[in-house]
Amino acid sequence: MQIRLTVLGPRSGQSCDVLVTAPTGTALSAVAGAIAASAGTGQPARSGAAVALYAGTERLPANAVLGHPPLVDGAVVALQAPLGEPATQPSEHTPRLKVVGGPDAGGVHLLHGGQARVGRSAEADVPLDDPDVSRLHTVVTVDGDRMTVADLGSTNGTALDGLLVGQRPVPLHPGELLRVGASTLELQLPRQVGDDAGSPPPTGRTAVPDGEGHLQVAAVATPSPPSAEVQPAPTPHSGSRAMALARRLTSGRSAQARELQRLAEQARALRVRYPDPAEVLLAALGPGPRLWGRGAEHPDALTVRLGLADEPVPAVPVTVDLRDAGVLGLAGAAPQARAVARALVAQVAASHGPSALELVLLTSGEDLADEWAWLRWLPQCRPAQGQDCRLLLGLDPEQQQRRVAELTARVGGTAPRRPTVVVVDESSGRPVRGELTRLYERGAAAGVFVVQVTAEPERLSPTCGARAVLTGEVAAHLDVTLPDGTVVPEVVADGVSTTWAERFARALAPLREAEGPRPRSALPDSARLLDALDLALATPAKISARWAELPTTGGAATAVLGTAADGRCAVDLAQDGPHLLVGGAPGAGKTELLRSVAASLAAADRPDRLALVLIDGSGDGLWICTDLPHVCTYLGSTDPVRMRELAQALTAELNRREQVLGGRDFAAWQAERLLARSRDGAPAGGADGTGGPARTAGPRRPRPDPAPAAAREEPALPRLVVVVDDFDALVAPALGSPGRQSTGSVVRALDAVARRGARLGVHLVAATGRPERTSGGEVDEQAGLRIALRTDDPASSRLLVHVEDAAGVDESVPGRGYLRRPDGSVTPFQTGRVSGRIPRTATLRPTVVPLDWLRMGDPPTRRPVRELGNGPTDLALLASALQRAAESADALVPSPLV
Ligand SMILES: Nc1ncnc2c1ncn2[C@@H]1O[C@H](COP(=O)(O)OP(=O)(O)OP(=O)(O)O)[C@@H](O)[C@H]1O
Repeated sequence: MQIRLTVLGPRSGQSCDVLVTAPTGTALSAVAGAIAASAGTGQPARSGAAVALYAGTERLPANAVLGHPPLVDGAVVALQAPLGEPATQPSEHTPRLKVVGGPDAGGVHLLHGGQARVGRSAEADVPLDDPDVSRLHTVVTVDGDRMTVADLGSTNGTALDGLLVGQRPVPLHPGELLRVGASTLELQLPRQVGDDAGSPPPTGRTAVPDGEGHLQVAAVATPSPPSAEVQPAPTPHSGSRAMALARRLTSGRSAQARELQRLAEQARALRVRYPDPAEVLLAALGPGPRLWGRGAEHPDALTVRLGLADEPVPAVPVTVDLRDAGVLGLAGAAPQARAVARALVAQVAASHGPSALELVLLTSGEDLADEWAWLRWLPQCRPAQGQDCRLLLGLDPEQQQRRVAELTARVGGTAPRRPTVVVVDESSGRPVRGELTRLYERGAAAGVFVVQVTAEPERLSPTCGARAVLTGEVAAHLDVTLPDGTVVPEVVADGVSTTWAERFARALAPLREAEGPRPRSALPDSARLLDALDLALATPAKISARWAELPTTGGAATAVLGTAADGRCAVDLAQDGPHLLVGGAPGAGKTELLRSVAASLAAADRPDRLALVLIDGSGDGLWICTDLPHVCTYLGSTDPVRMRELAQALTAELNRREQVLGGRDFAAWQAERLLARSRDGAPAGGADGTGGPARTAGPRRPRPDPAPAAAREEPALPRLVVVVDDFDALVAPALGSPGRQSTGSVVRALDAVARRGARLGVHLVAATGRPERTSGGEVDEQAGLRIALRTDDPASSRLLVHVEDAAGVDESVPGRGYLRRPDGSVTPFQTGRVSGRIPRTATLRPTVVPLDWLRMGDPPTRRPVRELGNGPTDLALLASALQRAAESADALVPSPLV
């Protein structure tokens, strides 16, 4: 389990982000010391006892469980002192004042009774960073059920639904719009949230903790627009059309008033349909019914609201559909332009879940990076398509080039991908590196939409399908050019502060879309092979008893891979294979899976009935399996002479088997041999008639074959499994690799095994790190069983298992994979680990690592998983028990091929 926390040091202003990795169910006390040390307290990481940690104003108990609320992804913990003052709990009747438009929009202020002063001053109860607002501008008074508003002698005045308000209080009703400076406020009673326009009741959505640091949010049913949306309405971006309509009203004052009334109603419905920043925040905090409600099919997918226009009636939302625009250009002085860009990004992140949207940020300069740092909490910024980074960020030239290359690779591709919104912020004047023109010109066709932010309108790309240019002395208004060429002037822009954005994004950080009937969380993040084999106590007696129960026809070659959602995940090479191909990115867990396959095959049958040949195409990852008594031959990739010898020996073994079997199938031959032996009166415990009850283990040595004459004359013919790691390094050897000259002969021998092995009782289990290089070869073609562990891209996953899911596997879960069987079924599973030193009751040691947001766009460094203790590995324990079981069963160790 991994969660990201922000730790606030005891001195205010000092904070850092940390990544906490711990086994599920770990108590806070296990990492409290390390958390304190990471915040620079000078405290040694191990002394966790005296550390007081707070979530808000609540002190966290030492036994608080990591991964459960409040300790979920994105949480803030304060060291030694509570964070803020205890808040007065809102009752269900507490009204709230929302800032629904303007340069500092998005605020939601609870009105507990008495006076709430609105103004630019820090003393104001509702502070607004709006230059057109006076220090103390307006006062809203709550007296029981009665609410009033009065101007406080402001410079620019206060208006309520278009009518000026003086210093004498006037009644304020829910839904009325209060204009102060460039800001618009609205009073809301709790029961009203979502009431309008038939949207779901304000019950919020269930967010179920998964104990892994996340809250699962159930999917929204069908993306039907609220009923008000289907009325014929002035589209919000048709401000000028609506103006013309109003001008055409000639039939007297009452008709004109009625028409204006109708337009005002429609504007109100549109404000519900395209929510203001305050509603966006409430959707995230709830989580509310509108969160992640727009999928690809939704009529308003990727439609963003830029602000409010006052023609022909006040407060008509002006929106742009990014699918029409392709590139939306936003130009104007910082920080206003960035405040508007933040509001746009927050809207799409609130309305589209991570399965429907990917967000990428490209910008330069640390100041800008700080302004966008809130993005690090958004689930939509996490790479889910195999991108080589922890977050989809391009904050320096190298990261930018990587991100742009990943995005342009999609242009012209056919793979269906979730839509992507790319923010290119060049408002500091520093250009973003990479081939952006291609993206601007052709990105939309591949589902990549861009929001370009610049300081000057001239710097906007000519490909912008829509433009919004900040105007006016304090840059609070936008001149908007829509994709159809319509110009809407004087739009009061929606802007949000970085503080607002941080709060919004942290609320989203732990949320995940609950999956359907096959929840991914049903799979553990790690599994132990010995548990899956039911050999947690791997004693020789237990193994001997297991072997003694086997049928003696040389039948199964069962390899337990690990754990699937419904229990053990296993394959039978004899029935489902004959061969197994494993693929995955570096570090995905291929070598470990091959070790587990070798170990579980060995546990499944006696060494005289099942032999293993191990080949490392590069490195020596399989060497540690040579303690298994079933291993007759090991080959590394550095000795060209031995490689050629083994290639010849493998082919010779195939030929020998052809001869011995005399045209019969391996299983049929074994059955006949057994029959012959039982006619001779030999016991039926083992393939050579040497089975029977387990005896006390003796030294590991070949025993004289006591089989009767008929069987003794037959040559030994165990099932043979050839396990090959880094097969791609044999197919396409690196320049200068020592065994390069002999790899061709080994590959040809393996091809022969792939082609001829099925009938001869010879199987191949091969791992490839580059499926594109090995695809189409004999080994690939003949592999009926196929596994994709985490892949770098969807195409590799498709090559391996015909689905793209393996590209979405999180890097933090090595060994997670998808198994495809010959019948086309695909099963997710977690590889059972066998080379770990993981005692039955213990797991991985919890760690706390500082996170640097500027480096999250870099390729991640791969750290080996730390293990507990330095005792023997599970593999060593199993191998020793197998050796003793083989000796006590008098099972002959197979002879080496070379
Ligand atoms: N099933 C697993 N459970 C837990 N940890 C695992 C598992 N498989 C692999 N790992 C961890 O991931 C690391 C990488 O695994 P492994 O070497 O098997 O990957 P690989 O795909 O063979 O990588 P490469 O192609 O770079 O050799 C290992 O050091 C191990 O710590």
